[in-house]
Amino acid sequence: MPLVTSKELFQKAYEGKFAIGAFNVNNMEIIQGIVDAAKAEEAPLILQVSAGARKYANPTYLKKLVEAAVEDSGLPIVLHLDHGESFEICKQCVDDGFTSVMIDASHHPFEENIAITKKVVEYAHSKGVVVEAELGRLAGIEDDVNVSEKDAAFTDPEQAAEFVEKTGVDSLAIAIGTSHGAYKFKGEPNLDFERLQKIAKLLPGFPLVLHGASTVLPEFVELCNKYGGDIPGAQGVPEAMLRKAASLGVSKINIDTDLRLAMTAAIRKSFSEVPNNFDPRKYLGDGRTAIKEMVRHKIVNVLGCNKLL
Ligand SMILES: O=C(CO)COP(=O)(O)O
Ligand SMILES: O=C[C@H](O)COP(=O)(O)O
Ligand SMILES: [Zn+2]
Ligand SMILES: [Zn+2]
Repeated sequence: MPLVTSKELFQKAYEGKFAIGAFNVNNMEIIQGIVDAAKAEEAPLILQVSAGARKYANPTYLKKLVEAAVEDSGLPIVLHLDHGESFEICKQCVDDGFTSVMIDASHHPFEENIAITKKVVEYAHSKGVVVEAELGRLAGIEDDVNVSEKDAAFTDPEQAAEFVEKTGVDSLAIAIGTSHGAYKFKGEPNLDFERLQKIAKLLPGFPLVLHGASTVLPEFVELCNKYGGDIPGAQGVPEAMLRKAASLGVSKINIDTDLRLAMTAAIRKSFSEVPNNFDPRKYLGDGRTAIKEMVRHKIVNVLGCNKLL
């Protein structure tokens, strides 16, 4: 099966009140771990590539690795550009065979975000590629943030509806309190579900996207720290909140940090337990297995997109 777009996957996810996992990929072991998990759980996949990943691995290598995953696994896989920051990088990826691109012009004023997104949508759609955009600011939100600051940063529901109508975009990343990385909340985790419900009500049937959706599972932070790491006070989005978001119209859930933590914990453990090993296949293999187990866990217990094939 060739690469697919997310159109039908999102429709199924929306109707079934579950979400499709979008996992960030940077090298062969990460791709293999994710794909092995999806195969075991019969789940469709979104493999997403950031600008940083393209810089690290080289765009050609990453593309070929994903092609190998598609050929070897036979799974429906979407190849998605994560946080494309300009029309040019989105165009490059469309021309390069990606089936989905994200234009993240959320740091521009509203009207400019609309204009840039619309330009990407027109080009991508003419080539059969779908587009995700972003509205609102995802930066870490402190607990003591006041209401007007929160209103300025979080996605405005009316604007979201206007944005989708004016751009023709296929999915929209919203800001409701999540943020990237391992330090998402200072105190109790808290997402603005009321806002999510308002957005979903104004955009019935339309797939929303949650970035910064890693849970930062304490056992993996503890494992990292036990084997020489130093990651104090890390905290993510509780799994119950992610399931709730999926039931309210979030059809794509982005996960990177949890993969990083799982792989790092496994490699640290391997170094510590087998100090005389210097064969990278041993510790990278352990890292790959850890990614596989993490993704299986996400698919079955958080996303609910297993047994779909
Ligand atoms: O949103 C993400 C990638 O776009 C990843 O979020 P996390 O840092 O929570 O894994
Ligand atoms: O959105 C952020 C993703 O986790 C990708 O991170 P990166 O830019 O370090 O590759
Ligand atoms: Zn953004
Ligand atoms: Zn993101």
